[in-house]
Amino acid sequence: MLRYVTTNDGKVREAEEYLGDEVAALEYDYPEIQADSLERVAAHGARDAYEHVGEPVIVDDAGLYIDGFDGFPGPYSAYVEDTLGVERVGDLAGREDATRAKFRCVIAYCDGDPFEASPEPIDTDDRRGQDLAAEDRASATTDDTVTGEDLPVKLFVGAVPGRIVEPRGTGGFGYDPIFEHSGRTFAEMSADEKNAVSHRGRALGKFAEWFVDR
Ligand SMILES: O=c1[nH]c(=O)c2ncn([C@@H]3O[C@H](COP(=O)(O)OP(=O)(O)OP(=O)(O)O)[C@@H](O)[C@H]3O)c2[nH]1
Repeated sequence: MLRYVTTNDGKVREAEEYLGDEVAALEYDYPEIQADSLERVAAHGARDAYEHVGEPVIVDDAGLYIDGFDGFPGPYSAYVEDTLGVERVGDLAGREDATRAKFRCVIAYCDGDPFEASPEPIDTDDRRGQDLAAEDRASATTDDTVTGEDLPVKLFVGAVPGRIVEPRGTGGFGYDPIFEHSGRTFAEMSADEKNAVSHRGRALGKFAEWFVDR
């Protein structure tokens, strides 16, 4: 059984809408390394989770990138949500007229088996199932190697552009009330509607396509 490893119920609801019975949520708080890319955090988490669970896993690392703040909070989105809070991030962005933003999501899959190397070029905004092992090894720090750099990980990236607005809506989670896409905030959308356009929906879509064909 494929395990979606997370401590975030909001992510689980969206993944269940998308993947249905293919996946079972597993609450395990894998160690999140301090890194400036979601790819590195997700890959490290997937390796650790696979070693912990012993079954194929996906982990999902996501973040909000505000263009006018050079991508802040990015990989630190959860920390900033817990410290500053979503409304203050929204206030800051509004006050400084830094409202253009995007969400990014990286799904990392690990089942302990090696993958065929992908012939597709790496595009940092839209990597499709790249085998991270070589790249990761090249830039590995000591911390990156703790859970075994040899376990290959596949990455699936999704991104969605939007605008930071005053909070609206009660659905979703995290920054959803302040993230507007096509006239509605993510918190004003159902899980289905959000999945159809969201960073997570796009990443899950790429993963699902690869997973059924592999
Ligand atoms: O409004 C949002 N809509 C989204 O679709 C979304 N996806 C992620 N986030 C936020 O970005 C951080 C992720 O942190 P994150 O990937 O480390 O996850 P997490 O710590 O919540 O759970 P886990 O999966 O690591 O256990 C957290 O602040 C989330 O609230 C979102 N906010």
